[in-house]
Amino acid sequence: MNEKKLVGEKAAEFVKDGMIVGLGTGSTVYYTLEKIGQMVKEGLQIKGIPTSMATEKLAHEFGIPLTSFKEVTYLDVAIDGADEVDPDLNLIKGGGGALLREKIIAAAANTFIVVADSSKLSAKLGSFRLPVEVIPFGYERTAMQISSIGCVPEMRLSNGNPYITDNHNYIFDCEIPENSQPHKLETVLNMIPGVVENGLFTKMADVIITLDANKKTVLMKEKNKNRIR
Ligand SMILES: O=C[C@H](O)[C@H](O)[C@H](O)COP(=O)(O)O
Repeated sequence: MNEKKLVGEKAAEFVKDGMIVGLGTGSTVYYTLEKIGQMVKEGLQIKGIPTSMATEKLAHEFGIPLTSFKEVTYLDVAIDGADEVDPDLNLIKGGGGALLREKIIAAAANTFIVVADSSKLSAKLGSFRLPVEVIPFGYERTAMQISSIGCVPEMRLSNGNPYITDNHNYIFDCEIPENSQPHKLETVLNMIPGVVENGLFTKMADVIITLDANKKTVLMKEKNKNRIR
């Protein structure tokens, strides 16, 4: 059974006529995009804003019409994947390098839906190294400052060279301290000069679509109503 396909396709049920939809990035939301593409072919009228150049390309392939922040100021719903999800619906994202545009789009969405197969669920965030996007200028010093708050950064590489994001930045994959408080760490990292954004998405997700022990899709919902937009 393909867990990613099950949760990915389930998310498409949240997409209704007339909506502006944030289109996430990755191998799970791929199935959401494919399904939305089918729905568009059957007459669904929506417009999407992609979270990465890879997703923009897929949207074209699947026939999903696109718009941009030049034309709209908010989205009805954003659907995206995650690398790790904790019981409070905090996330680590950015394994695919798309975290910056993903966070801008999630923050602009009235409802933020996350698709995560059961391997992504974790009692505590930190098994997946936290991606932190930094500008190339002064990255050596930015890395020192990231280390000074207890994280262990490693430059992400692609074919032996620094990996370059869609925004022409670098990424450090960081081990985070064991006792980290996700929201505090998210905020403190973003105060370091040179850090553009980090992959902690705390107080943002409204719904996680995942699978129960019987491999049936289930929704984990936000309890605290204290999300940050
Ligand atoms: O930058 C990539 C995104 O944050 C993805 O949503 C995340 O890495 C999960 O991707 P996948 O569904 O391929 O595991």
